[in-house]
Amino acid sequence: MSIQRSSFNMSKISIQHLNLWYGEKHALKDTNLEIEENKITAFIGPSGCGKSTFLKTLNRMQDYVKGVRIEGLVSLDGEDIFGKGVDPTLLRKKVGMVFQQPNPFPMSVYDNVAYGPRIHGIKNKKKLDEIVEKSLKSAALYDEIKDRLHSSALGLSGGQQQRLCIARTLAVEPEVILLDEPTSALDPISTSKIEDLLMELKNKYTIVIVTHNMQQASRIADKTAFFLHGEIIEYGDTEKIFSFPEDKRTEDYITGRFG
Ligand SMILES: Nc1ncnc2c1ncn2[C@@H]1O[C@H](COP(=O)(O)OP(=O)(O)OP(=O)(O)O)[C@@H](O)[C@H]1O
Repeated sequence: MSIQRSSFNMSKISIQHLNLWYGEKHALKDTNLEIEENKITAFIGPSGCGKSTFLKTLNRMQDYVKGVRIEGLVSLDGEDIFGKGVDPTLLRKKVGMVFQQPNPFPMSVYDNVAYGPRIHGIKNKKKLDEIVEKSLKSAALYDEIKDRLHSSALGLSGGQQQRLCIARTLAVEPEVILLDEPTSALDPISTSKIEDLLMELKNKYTIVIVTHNMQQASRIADKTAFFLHGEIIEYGDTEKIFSFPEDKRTEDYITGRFG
């Protein structure tokens, strides 16, 4: 594996010849991508083109879907995520995920954030207090809700709930954060807060975001991949993809001619 490792130097996650089938449906077709560390990578493309499927493969969420068949290589820091010795739970600790709809657990704000660390064996109250405070601060939520730590998370606004979900992800100290349309259910102010937060978090984490919002991709992403019919048509610096796309299909999509 040493030869492969050296070629992965620049990327946090390397995807090579990844194919995925849902039963007979060929949803990802020989996709290749190098996801760079401490950058925001956006996946764009019309509905049903495979963005979420690709994203979920990166932390083996597809393990839960019946009838899925995967071929190809996905490696995190040079290690095959489908390798024999890999524990999917530990993989998901390293590669956390935030979904489209904020999905806090029906429990207090505190317990939501402490949930992951507790599962991973942290019982000490002082240590948990520290983790909860640090995670909420990192998710730019602490000041707004520090007096409501023991109230139900379901009482927070949608935007606050989504930042809580980000805090919950941060609490287990991931290296990569995957976000599947994290702002599509939010108002513009909450959206802008999450975007600012992601720009801040990329200094410590590698971030991958699926978005239907072109402005959002161009505002926050360093790199953009354009998906179409299960293929990655074009990938590169966001500025270049939006200003000088090389493929006519990318150009048609970003200029709103289809999709
Ligand atoms: N669990 C599943 N079983 C069967 N087919 C699926 C499953 N999940 C997704 N698909 C199909 O795979 C293709 C890719 O879906 P996917 O959700 O990855 O697209 P997407 O680009 O994320 O779409 P959207 O932007 O609408 O969320 C679609 O044709 C979809 O119907």
